Amino acid sequence: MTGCGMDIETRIAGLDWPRITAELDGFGAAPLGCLLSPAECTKLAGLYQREEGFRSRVIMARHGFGRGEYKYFAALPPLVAGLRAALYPRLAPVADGWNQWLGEARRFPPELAGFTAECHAAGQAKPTPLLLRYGPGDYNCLHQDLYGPLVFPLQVAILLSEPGRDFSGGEFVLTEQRPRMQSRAEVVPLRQGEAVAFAVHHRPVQGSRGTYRVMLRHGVSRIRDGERFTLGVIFHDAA
Ligand SMILES: O=C(O)CCC(=O)C(=O)O
Ligand SMILES: [Fe+2]
Repeated sequence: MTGCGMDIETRIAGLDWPRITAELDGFGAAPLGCLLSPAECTKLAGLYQREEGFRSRVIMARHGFGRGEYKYFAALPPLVAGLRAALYPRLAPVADGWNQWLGEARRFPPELAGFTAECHAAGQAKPTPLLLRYGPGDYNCLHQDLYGPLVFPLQVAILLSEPGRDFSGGEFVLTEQRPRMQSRAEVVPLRQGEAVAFAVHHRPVQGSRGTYRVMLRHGVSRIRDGERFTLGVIFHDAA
């Protein structure tokens, strides 16, 4: 059990990082467990209806992204900033490990502040964490959250609504496109407050003739009923 009552650092320190790391290395995605209490989820989802606090709003159907909408935070609420800062140092070693397997020299700063400074210096200065809202019939097409040349290769999504009670359908889906092979799909079941970490764009796979890249995309299947909110935590900022 991970407690949802403790401060964010303690909650994240209490997650099963050896298991999470092994699942990320093996599959490119891993459920993290519970990160937010029901009250915190309700409070975050409740921000969605407010006019202030966001830098932009995207109606997904207008861009062919699916159906539903999302808003990017302007300044991050302390809870979101705390999650982003506490998750990053746990995921940076995984990202470094992937680069090592791929023979890439790039290593990530150990703390988020260092990586954010790199993003800003490269002209990527807009915060990317977002709230998503889906109603009946809505869905999120398979996509990759890239916002410029600087990419942190892992991201986290937290489900803010309770399946079965608040909505039905609306599963978190990942697909993996392997070179010259058919694609593989994976569904990550989540309850309210639970998080999933996953690859933003690709991950290394060890083959018999060396390491190769598989492309990952994520999305959400059609919401059948009710309303579903998500908090998305992306670590690179946007151009
Ligand atoms: O609503 C979801 O579960 C997926 C959200 C998403 O695409 C993201 O967090 O990047
Ligand atoms: Fe996304």
